[in-house]
Amino acid sequence: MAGTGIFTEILDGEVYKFYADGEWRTSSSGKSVAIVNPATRKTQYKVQACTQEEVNKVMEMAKSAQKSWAKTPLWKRAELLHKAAAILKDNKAPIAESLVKEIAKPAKDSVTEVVRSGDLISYCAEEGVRILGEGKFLLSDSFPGNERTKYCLTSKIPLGVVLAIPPFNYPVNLAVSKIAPALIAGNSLVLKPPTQGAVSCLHMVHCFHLAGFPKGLISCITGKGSEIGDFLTMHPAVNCISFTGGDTGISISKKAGMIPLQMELGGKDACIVLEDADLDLVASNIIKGGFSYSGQRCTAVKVVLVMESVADELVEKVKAKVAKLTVGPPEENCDITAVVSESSANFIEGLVMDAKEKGATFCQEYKREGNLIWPLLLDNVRPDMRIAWEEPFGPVLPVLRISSVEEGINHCNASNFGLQGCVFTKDINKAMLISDAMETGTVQINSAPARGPDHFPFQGLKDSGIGSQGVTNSINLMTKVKTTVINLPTPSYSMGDGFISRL
Ligand SMILES: NC(=O)c1ccc[n+]([C@@H]2O[C@H](COP(=O)([O-])OP(=O)(O)OC[C@H]3O[C@@H](n4cnc5c(N)ncnc54)[C@H](O)[C@@H]3O)[C@@H](O)[C@H]2O)c1
Repeated sequence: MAGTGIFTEILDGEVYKFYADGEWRTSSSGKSVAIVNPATRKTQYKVQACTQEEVNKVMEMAKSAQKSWAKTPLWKRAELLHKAAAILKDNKAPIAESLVKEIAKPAKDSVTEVVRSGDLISYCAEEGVRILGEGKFLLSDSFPGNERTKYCLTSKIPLGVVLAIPPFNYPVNLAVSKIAPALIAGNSLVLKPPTQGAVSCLHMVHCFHLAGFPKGLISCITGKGSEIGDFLTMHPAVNCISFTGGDTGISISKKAGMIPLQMELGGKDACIVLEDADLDLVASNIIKGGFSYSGQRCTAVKVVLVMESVADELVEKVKAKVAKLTVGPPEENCDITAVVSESSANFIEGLVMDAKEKGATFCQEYKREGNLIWPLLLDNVRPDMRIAWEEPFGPVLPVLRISSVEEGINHCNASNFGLQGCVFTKDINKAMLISDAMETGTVQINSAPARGPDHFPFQGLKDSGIGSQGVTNSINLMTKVKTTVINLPTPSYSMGDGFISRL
């Protein structure tokens, strides 16, 4: 049960505490933020509404803890991360339970998220000891005009304080994908969890606490993004921001100072289907890609661009599979569960109604109860409909029929997003050319878009992001290169003759 057993100390009455200076604390604001269960629409949990003063203190502690952490041997940092990963996995049940209650993620997927997060932490620890344990050695005589009089040694040093802001849809996984690389690289970490997902994050942070990380190295500040968000992201103590979410990331990047930014933002992932595609494979990938976690995934298939000649057959196959999706409570592992909030459900409904007015074909009847929206496939969607371009973040999927591959690529490239895309064809040569032509960070051939496995590079072009994620890329992004140059009085060529006479 959330907030019980080893997690008792993170709860103060009915309000979860925030984490600072190695302790669980109650905010001096005396205020809390309610977390509404998307399925019941009732308050499920409460978290502290931290103040700007508390943010200042956390930043001070993070700065000073980082100094000694950077001097902690790499293998010890890795050891602590492995420990945290093990504690997290051992306690997957209460953490998964909070995911179910806070973000209505189906129970089995919630467990998967926690286990995957533990694996990510361990992988990061292993990768970190390797890539941070080696540097470069450069010789000056490879550049024209130079003798071999300079030896350049490069290594990677931490940035300082990393601010991590994950979104609601994978609050644990997308928090540890920032925390683990930051820590292994010798940084300290301040986490600002999303409101929906905050309690899951607090449980996860407690696993790091129990692993024995030094005081002040990790903090978790809760509160309204709109109240402490700007204060955090513009804080002078922050040396790097790793953010995953929607358009908020664009405004953060405009306000943040001269610091490295890792921004993983929205997407409108296109699924281009050619005439020769295996339509059964496409249909099952459209279901998995478009409707898993009710479409609330950055890499969900968000528009299908299918060649007219195979469109009828594909739509029929997808319709048959949509009919089999179960709809209901996350506790019962239903495929389709309530979307995260009422405003999100209203937004989705707005896109659906716009498509209806403009003549899209509804493959199912549109149905909504509270935040629960039944899965909906919209055929014959045209470019003048909002849903052709906007990210619904819900279980509704538009199908645009195309008469040429170029039309599909043009639609994909006209989007302001460029996260992922996918192409289905048996012709690998065509697939490669289409992949090259698509302006997205990743193209999947014959499979739905996906973020994992977590060590693969993951990045968005255009409004979908800055920088690249994935274990190795995140570690590198959270470090700086430092060089030391040894200057020799005379050129030194190894294995050269007469070195004694040059001494
Ligand atoms: N590209 C990716 O890797 C990826 C992965 C998952 C989700 N997403 C995107 O995330 C979006 C859905 O998530 P969301 O609704 O949680 O996004 P969001 O942008 O509303 O919120 C993201 C985070 O920002 C915080 N926040 C809000 N205002 C802030 C401010 N002024 N300053 C600092 N932080 C602030 C929120 O509390 C939350 O923690 C979708 O657009 C989805 O595509 C992208």
